[in-house]
Amino acid sequence: MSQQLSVFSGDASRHEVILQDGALAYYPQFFTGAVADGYFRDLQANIPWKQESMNMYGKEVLFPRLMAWHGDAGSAYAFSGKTYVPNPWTAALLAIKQQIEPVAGAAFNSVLLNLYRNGRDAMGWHADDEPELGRNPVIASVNFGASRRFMLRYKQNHQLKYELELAHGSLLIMKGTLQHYWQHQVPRTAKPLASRINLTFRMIKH
Ligand SMILES: O=C(O)CCC(=O)C(=O)O
Ligand SMILES: [Fe+2]
Repeated sequence: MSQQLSVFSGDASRHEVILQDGALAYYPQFFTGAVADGYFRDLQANIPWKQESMNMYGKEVLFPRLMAWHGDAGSAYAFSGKTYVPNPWTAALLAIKQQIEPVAGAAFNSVLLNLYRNGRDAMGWHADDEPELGRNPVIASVNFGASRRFMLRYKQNHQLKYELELAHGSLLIMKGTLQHYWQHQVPRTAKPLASRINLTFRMIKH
């Protein structure tokens, strides 16, 4: 641990983390509790959640979570060997996008949604480094529901790590060269956890 610098702004509303070869900005309470509760309920009810599968060594393997993909028509996304055509924006997704874009300093044309039904649902180590995201993408991650551990490790030295707990109503901005040099995961846990919804807003380039 050690080779990173964390800088809190005076009011602790923004936590900047400067990592070796990458950067994060964390806003623990970007949305107030009541607003976040409303978005959680809205997304849980109105998103067409599906358990997708991926082909692994010739076998179809279910992802351990539910997923959905929304965005501008034309922002199709190739991911784990499949192409996902986006569902249209919902009112809630557009409202969230409009609030985070000025803070992220970036525009987004799509969002990947993940619903972790309980502690057994998870996402393994990966980087969001698909070519259509371009070089040094800004990715804005919004969190509703149960807090989960978000772990990062340096690709070339797994001893170099960073971890934070993504809370209800929080916003995490991943930027700079982070996706090139670091991987991240949301590990499964035996703890009995309630469900959690994560949204990662992205700009798909063509
Ligand atoms: O659920 C999270 O916090 C991480 C989601 C993620 O890494 C992704 O969608 O690529
Ligand atoms: Fe990711």
